[in-house]
Amino acid sequence: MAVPLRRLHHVSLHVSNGLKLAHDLVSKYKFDLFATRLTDKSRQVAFRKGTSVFVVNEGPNGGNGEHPDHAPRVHSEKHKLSNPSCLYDVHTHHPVDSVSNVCFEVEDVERSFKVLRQLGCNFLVPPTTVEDENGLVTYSVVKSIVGNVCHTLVDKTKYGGTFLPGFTIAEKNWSLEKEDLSCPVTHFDHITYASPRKSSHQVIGWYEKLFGFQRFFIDGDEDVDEGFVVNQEGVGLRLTAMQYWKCSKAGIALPFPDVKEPDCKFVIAESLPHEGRNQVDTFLEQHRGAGVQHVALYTKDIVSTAHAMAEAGVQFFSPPPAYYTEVGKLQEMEKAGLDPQRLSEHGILLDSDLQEVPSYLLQVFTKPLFAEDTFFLELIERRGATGFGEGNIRALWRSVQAYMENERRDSQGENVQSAH
Ligand SMILES: O=C(O)C(=O)Cc1ccc(O)cc1
Ligand SMILES: [Fe+2]
Repeated sequence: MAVPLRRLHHVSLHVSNGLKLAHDLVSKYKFDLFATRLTDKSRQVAFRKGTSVFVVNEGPNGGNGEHPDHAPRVHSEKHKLSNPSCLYDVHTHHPVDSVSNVCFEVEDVERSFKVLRQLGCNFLVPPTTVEDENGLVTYSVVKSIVGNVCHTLVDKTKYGGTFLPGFTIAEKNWSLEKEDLSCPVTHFDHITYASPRKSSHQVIGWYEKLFGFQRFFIDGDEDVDEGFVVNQEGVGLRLTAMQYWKCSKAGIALPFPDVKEPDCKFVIAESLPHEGRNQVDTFLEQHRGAGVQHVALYTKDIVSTAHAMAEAGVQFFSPPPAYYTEVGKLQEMEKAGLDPQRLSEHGILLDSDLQEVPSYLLQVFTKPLFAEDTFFLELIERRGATGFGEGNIRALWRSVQAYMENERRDSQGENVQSAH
């Protein structure tokens, strides 16, 4: 039996310059800094927007900070020594900035540990209990089969605090906080892994076996073995997707036992053998291996969110301007009640499924957040659409190819403007 996940708790990043990322998350991406854990040698800072939470861990080696006196009590039953410099996580000593941990809430960490170990799972931290005045949590950390990705499993059922023991909550009355209407991001919609060729089945198998994920088809015509293949017009991409359902008690889904609510979806992206560079191969090269390529933030209003973020300095990928004037596209936009001008301003892509009840998928992708061409964010608004849009994927891929080609020309002095 697999271990059921209650829900996604947070996503953590390990970066060498935490201040820069903190600044960007707050001022550009409109996240709120709400909890911090500072020791003399390490810094862990949590940011949130709706229910989506990022934890930024700073330091190339994460620091090996001594445990200061005011720190929470950490007990590990299996190992006397714990590593409090990076609580609820591990340092994988990855050579570049990376999104390396997707933390899930589970019902019972001890039991999960036993089950997962029997299934052959590799644990980096055994069940460990941390407590403060608001109660206790137990967590452990498993190594995923994907690159440097780890999963912290945390049981918060005996904890009444705002985040996690050891973190200090920022002084702000959160209950009085008004919803930011210009940027209504509510949750993580999906997480996309960049993975080497022919690895997707193994990845899906691993998540099915250990956590009860289920494959779902991105497209009606998708082949079980091949996945969803986009292989035309210079695009060479293979996608497979999987999901799990939010659970309350072990195995029982919320809000009613017979109504399952899927949580954050996972997409695995492979490149197809193809001439020239592409987004997935570039990621694998610059990230030095597989990992989290992007995280999609669900928004109730993508136009307004992209606008607010762009005003604050976020750069988005834009498809070629012709995308917005193609006859079919224009009609689609009008049918959906969208203003092509507003969409084109920020490079927002639209995919429509014009069934009896039409559904629409709107997406836009940011430029990479770190120094390398690796991790980026996506904004996604779903109007009835549950999957991913082939048209959007093609348009995105082409705009990224154009960007990479332009960067290459810049670096080689081939662009006219860079000759001066
Ligand atoms: O469409 C989406 O949001 C995806 O997540 C699919 C995807 C995956 C990898 C890419 O490089 C581009 C698109
Ligand atoms: Fe995506």
